[in-house]
Amino acid sequence: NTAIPDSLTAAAEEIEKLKKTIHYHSHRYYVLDNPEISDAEFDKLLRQLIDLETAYPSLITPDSPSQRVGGAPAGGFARVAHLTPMLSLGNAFSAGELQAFDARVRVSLDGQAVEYVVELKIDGLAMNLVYEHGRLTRGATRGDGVYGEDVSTNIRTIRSVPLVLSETGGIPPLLEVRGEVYLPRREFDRLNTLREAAGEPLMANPRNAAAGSIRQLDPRITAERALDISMHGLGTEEGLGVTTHSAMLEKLQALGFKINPHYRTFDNIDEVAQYCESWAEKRVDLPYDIDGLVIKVNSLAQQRLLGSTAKDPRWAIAYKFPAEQATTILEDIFVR
Ligand SMILES: NC(=O)c1cnc(OC2CCCC2)nc1N
Repeated sequence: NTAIPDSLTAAAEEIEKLKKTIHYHSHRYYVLDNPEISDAEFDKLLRQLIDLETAYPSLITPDSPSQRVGGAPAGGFARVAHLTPMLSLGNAFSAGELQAFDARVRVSLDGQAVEYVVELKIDGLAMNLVYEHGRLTRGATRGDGVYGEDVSTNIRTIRSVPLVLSETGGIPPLLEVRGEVYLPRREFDRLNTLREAAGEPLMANPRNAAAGSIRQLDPRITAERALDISMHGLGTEEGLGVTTHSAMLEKLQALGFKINPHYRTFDNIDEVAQYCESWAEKRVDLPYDIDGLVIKVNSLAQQRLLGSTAKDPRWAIAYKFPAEQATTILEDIFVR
């Protein structure tokens, strides 16, 4: 029973205030995992917003929190060109291969000092988001790296995707930013339990489940899946003003994005290798799957100097854990 103002301007004011408040609390809950208000209070705010927008539909905007729950099913996904193509990653399977990567980097940089940033390699699907003047205007899958599928309506249902960037970050006019969409394992198990009860085929693994959820034509189905996202890279940007990858992660966090907290910087490859190895066992305690770690030259200037081959950057490499081959194959056979 929301009080509906009788003038459009009064309603617009109310709606703007509610949107700002709801974006703030949504960020606290889904990105910082540190809510200030109860779920009931949050739902009440969202209900008020939806009541006002229902009374004044002309005031509904794509970045309204009410758009999180997904609209009518899409007919298909448009093909879109990424502003900057998305690269893939070469792999290293041992400390020795990391040393070889390090040697190549240092030769190409003529012996300059090099710092690496190491991130967990979340096992999900790559996603490309575009923000114009701080508003989310597009979400696209990686596709072939040059063209992807426009899955914007589904992306808006992911609560940890900010629809509007926060002022504290100093908003760049244009920001293309990449991350990994993933399904936390507890949610994956919950969904498979429901499927089992309904006699439907089970999903093979969280990565496939995340990809399937993002490619749903009906965003209301995507909205029912507790997908999450963690940001890890840049495409085209104007005015972000950072010179290292680690500073970029901090800036994205200030803008309201979710960043995986387990990234570290090292100035030598031996400590990088130790850190990677330490996660081979530790990863079982994570609430999501990782299939390795990603090592990146921290300096953006050095990244530019090193450049890329046709598809892989020379400034980054994935350190992959040996796949649990047996279980992976058996798991696929049994759940197919
Ligand atoms: N799955 C991940 O968590 C992840 C994937 N990729 C990258 O960076 C690549 C992207 C293109 C060059 C470096 N970082 C990550 N954290």
